[in-house]
Amino acid sequence: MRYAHTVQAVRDAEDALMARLPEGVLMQRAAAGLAAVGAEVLGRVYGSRVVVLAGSGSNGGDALYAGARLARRGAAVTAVLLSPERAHTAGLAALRAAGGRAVGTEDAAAPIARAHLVYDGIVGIGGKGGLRPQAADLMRAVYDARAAVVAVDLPSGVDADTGEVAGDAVRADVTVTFGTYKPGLLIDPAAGLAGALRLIDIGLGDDLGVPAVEALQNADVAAMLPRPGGESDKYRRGVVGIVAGSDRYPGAAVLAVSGAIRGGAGAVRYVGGGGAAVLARHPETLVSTGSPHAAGRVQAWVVGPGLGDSAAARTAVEEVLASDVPVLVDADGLRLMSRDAVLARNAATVLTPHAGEAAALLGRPREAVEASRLDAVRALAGAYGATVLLKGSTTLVASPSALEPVRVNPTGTAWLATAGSGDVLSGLAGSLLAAALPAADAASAAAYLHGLAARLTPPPLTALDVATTLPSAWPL
Ligand SMILES: NC(=O)C1=CN([C@@H]2O[C@H](COP(=O)(O)OP(=O)(O)OC[C@H]3O[C@@H](n4cnc5c(N)ncnc54)[C@H](OP(=O)(O)O)[C@@H]3O)[C@@H](O)[C@H]2O)[C@@H](O)CC1
Ligand SMILES: [K+]
Repeated sequence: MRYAHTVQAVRDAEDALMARLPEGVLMQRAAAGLAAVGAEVLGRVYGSRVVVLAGSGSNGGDALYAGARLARRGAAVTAVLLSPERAHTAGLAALRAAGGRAVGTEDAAAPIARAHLVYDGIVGIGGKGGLRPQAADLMRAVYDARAAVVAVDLPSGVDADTGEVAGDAVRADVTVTFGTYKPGLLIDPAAGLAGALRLIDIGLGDDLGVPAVEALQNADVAAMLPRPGGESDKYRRGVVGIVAGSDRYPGAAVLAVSGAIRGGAGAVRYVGGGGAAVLARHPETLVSTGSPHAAGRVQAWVVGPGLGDSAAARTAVEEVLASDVPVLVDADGLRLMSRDAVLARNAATVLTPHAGEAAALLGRPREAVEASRLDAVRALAGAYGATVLLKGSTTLVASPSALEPVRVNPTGTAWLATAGSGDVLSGLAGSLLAAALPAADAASAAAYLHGLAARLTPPPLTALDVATTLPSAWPL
């Protein structure tokens, strides 16, 4: 698992650790990591030209010390001080002692134009709001110069705790972050500005509390997924029921079933008007029409993709929500469900909106959801007492309890923004629910496998390609 902690958690851990260590040790650990990554990006340090953009806080201090380390190895290092009278005194002295020089912003154009590498040490976890105009101007000059940008701890101007970006922010090629990831490095829009992430261990480990955000890695997913044993039969492996598609949208039925069949459940029941299309593609499906209740035993339901908004569709959503097994509600189901029905449930509920659907449920504009994804997913999970998977550029999964870390999916790809891919995801997640995974595990493992399958599929991909590739994404 990769963990991200809030600024407050980092500050608390730092205080606890600093009380046990001599002054300046943490900053030297940070600077050493920063210099090592800078050297890697440069390839050859000796003879290279490096610019350090240094704000007045410790973020600038880290960058100045890293610049000093590269200057000692033969780089020509120029620090651009955003507030010369408030620059980090010891860092600046170290840079000068190593042969580097410092200028004010009025003299920044020439060194920036010739730089191979620029450290963004403008602001780190102490930042508020977007870049100030002076810093934003400097960054425009950096992009024109095409130097590689290494952000110190965070791309300056992004919100460390939320991933929100209010105004201008640095666009980095690499971000070197210290002690732990910050939520903003993993969640869009900020994550999209961070480039490649490098975590430098500065020893905060044991002092960091519960993470705010976490991202599954391959071994986590492998440990969660169901594996049939000698005693398995289809009911022990889990039967998932899919209420999706209609005479008008049989494709959604096929896609949801395709995802479900590759999710490890022992069997898939399909209920609805798309049965003929489903059987043509997946003859192993148990197909029926009429009431979900009459379809036979299931261990989890998926309801909603391509359901339309007929009275029968509404009744089907109500029936499924009234059941005592886990239920995943997607697409049309999200419009047809009542909040009270979700709140009244005893078994787990998983809602899988994209930003537009989340916006409708929350009564916010879509852009507000996209700009504040972490807040939106937490608010929905709280309001519905449900596990919520918010799809998008960084898919998030929040549990109903605000104490649980929000999971961010690391495997997404923009190619997944294609018709029907959400139907495959719902089927897959439903299948994992039927196999008795806890709701947050089912949702986040499904997002992980779905994203990985999309990455393994040659583009341009279709939703059905993703379903077909799922077995290759399944960890061994
Ligand atoms: N925690 C740890 O374990 C360790 C932390 N370490 C490092 O310390 C960093 C935190 O340092 P920090 O607390 O000094 O704050 P920091 O990010 O430099 O910002 C404060 C300055 O920014 C300014 N400023 C604010 N907003 C701005 C904006 N929008 N645009 C422009 N400027 C803005 C603000 O100016 P003011 O408002 O005062 O005018 C103030 O001067 C952390 O990210 C990491 O790099 C490492 O050394 C290793 C151990
Ligand atoms: K920074």
